[in-house]
Amino acid sequence: MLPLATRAPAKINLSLHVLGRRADGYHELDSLVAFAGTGDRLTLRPGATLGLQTSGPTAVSAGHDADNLVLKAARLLVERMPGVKVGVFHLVKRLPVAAGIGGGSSDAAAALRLLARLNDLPLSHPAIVDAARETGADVLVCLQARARVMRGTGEVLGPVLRLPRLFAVLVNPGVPVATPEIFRALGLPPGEIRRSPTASDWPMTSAADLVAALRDARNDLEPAACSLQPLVTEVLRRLSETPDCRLARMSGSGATVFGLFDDADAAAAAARQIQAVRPHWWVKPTMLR
Ligand SMILES: C[C@@](CO)(OP(=O)(O)O)[C@H](O)COP(=O)(O)OP(=O)(O)OC[C@H]1O[C@@H](n2ccc(N)nc2=O)[C@H](O)[C@@H]1O
Ligand SMILES: Nc1ncnc2c1ncn2[C@@H]1O[C@H](COP(=O)(O)OP(=O)(O)O)[C@@H](O)[C@H]1O
Repeated sequence: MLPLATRAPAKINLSLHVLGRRADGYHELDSLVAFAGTGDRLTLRPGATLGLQTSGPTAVSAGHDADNLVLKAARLLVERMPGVKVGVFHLVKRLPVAAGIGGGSSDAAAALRLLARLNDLPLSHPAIVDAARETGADVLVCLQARARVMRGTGEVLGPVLRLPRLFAVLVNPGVPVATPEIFRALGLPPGEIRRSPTASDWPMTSAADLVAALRDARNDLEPAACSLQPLVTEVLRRLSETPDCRLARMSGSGATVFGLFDDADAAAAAARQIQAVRPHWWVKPTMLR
């Protein structure tokens, strides 16, 4: 049987508002999430046992295969559905790791998509949804990998949104950022929700309208990331100084920053400009959807 294949796109938090901290210590979020044209690739060769092989430029930074989120998600599904058909996954890892673009979450979601396909299960099947939730906060939104508003700690998803075409450049300076440290640095007391959710009617009429609305939004994790990892400040500055950059903002808990541009040429030129001065950074012109 031929292997099944899917892409695991980078997740981008176009906005990320922290509303407060729940009594269990987790932070309550309100985020407009989109997905990039760039990402990892996952295949599944059906077989009697569950396994994983990895390759690609960032496979080693992702850690031991046994701890990979692909296997964690698959095992959580098998626990819920003991007879489920499995096989050996092959992950081609290209996205930077611990980078605020949910690479591991997207890989885990991709694994669940392939297992759902192999077993003729809808993505809305309770066992798939539960396995996604338990694997990590961002896995549920990565299951369909379509733009939407995400709330709570990722368990509340708005309807799929049709984004206008957004031309972006993603830049990661090659330093991992630990998500728990960034949340801790906010210093919010548990059990206190201070802000209300943002209106969920983002303008989707044109890229210009959406970018204008995004400029009034924030990533509340950006100041903490900039002080813990000063390279984030440099990436934000370098991107915002490129010609025609309409918005530069960090994604997730960092350190990846995205820049938004009017067209593919402006994005490609900005990417070339940054790569020329910082050849070791990960710089990707891409589309968001
Ligand atoms: C911040 C976001 C925004 O999309 O993206 P990334 O930076 O990871 O890409 C996510 O909410 C991250 O989700 P994910 O990376 O799955 O987080 P998890 O592994 O579940 O959580 C790691 C740790 O971060 C803290 N955490 C995470 C999410 C949240 N809403 N509040 C938290 O306080 C907790 O200390 C938790 O133990
Ligand atoms: N498939 C995977 N890809 C990336 N990281 C993984 C994967 N599986 C497990 N991990 C672990 O998950 C952690 C978070 O990685 P990642 O999803 O890349 O972070 P972020 O959401 O900040 O981009 C890393 O410390 C890494 O060791």
